Amino acid sequence: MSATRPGQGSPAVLVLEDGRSFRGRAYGATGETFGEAVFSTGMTGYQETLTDPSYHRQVVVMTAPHVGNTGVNDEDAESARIWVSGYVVRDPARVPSSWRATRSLDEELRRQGVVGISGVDTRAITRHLRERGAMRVGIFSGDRVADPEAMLARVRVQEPMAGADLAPEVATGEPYVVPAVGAKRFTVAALDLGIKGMTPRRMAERGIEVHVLPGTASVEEVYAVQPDGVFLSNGPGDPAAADLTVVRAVLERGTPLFGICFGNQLLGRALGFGTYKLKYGHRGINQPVQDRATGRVEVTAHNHGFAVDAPLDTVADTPYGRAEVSHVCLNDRVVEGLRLLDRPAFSVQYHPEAAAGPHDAAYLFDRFVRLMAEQAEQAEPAAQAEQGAQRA
Ligand SMILES: NC(=O)CC[C@H](N)C(=O)O
Repeated sequence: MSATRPGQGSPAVLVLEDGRSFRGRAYGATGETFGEAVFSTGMTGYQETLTDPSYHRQVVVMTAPHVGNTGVNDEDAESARIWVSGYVVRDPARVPSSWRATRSLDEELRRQGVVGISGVDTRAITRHLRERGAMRVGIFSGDRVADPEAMLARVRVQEPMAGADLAPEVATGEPYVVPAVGAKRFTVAALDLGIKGMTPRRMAERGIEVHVLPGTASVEEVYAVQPDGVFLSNGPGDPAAADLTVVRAVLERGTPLFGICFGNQLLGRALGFGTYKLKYGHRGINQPVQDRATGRVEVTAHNHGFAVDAPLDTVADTPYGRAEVSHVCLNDRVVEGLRLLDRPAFSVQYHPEAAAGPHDAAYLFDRFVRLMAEQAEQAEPAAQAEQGAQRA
């Protein structure tokens, strides 16, 4: 049992970079932490949020008022650790209740040294961020609580999110393989820029053997696994800071390509579109996105602070042929997907793997499989013709 019950911790202060501050109680570890203040509207799935590497260097404010009800279990983590740099909740659960829980959220945050704050008006913080935009923040508790000016000064010297190259800080150092479930149909090289655990699983259950490679892998390392397709994962930081060599090489060769979130931004940049920072981003599991080809609306999981700047209503000419915006967010018309018309490549800004979130967009993994199948069909007659020519 914990020494202090959640909500009973020592005094804590949350200080935003524009000087607004909120007083509450220490939650999770006691100390100080910094990051970009963002809010998530997911009512469930906090364990997946906490362990999503895309949240590296972000302090996440939960708009759901009551957090921790189902504790923490050994199955729902999306990576081996918590990545958020700080956690802000209004009313932490005092007694977690789920047959799957093995510990409380408060204990888990402390075990992993994640500084949080509770007992603050998370609606007021969210409204402030919506009006003023995402900004740097600090949480101070225990002996780190100081006079307001000193705390604010500490917040204002932190690195901003714009320009941050963070994928190398979260990605795997060593390649690993997630085997296909059942008969293997395809091999995919997945660049880990901060990949969530569910993503290779969604591919594996479709007969894909997934070779997860460090995000810094070279073109040679990617092609050494003889991939039928290349996957670009989600990940933290500013896409403008990321290297595009592999993405360009894959487009050049015409290997089927699928990207998610950070991967969508990298595809966009490789096509020559810009990326920009949204005022406060999309984070939650209830965002309406329209597939413009079918008109169908999906309710989807999001976690992005940047977006691609591509024309919504015209087909664009890019160095890799024609490209169009395939999906759009119905809340704010932000670009949520890209598709190339002359090459087998597409991407989405949101999370078809869900975890947490609805499964409306799972069809995108099937689309990737179809692209690889079509490519293999096209390659086959060509290979047979070549063999025939060699025999003659
Ligand atoms: N989940 C992601 O891949 C996030 C991508 C990028 N870091 C952003 O904030 O927009």
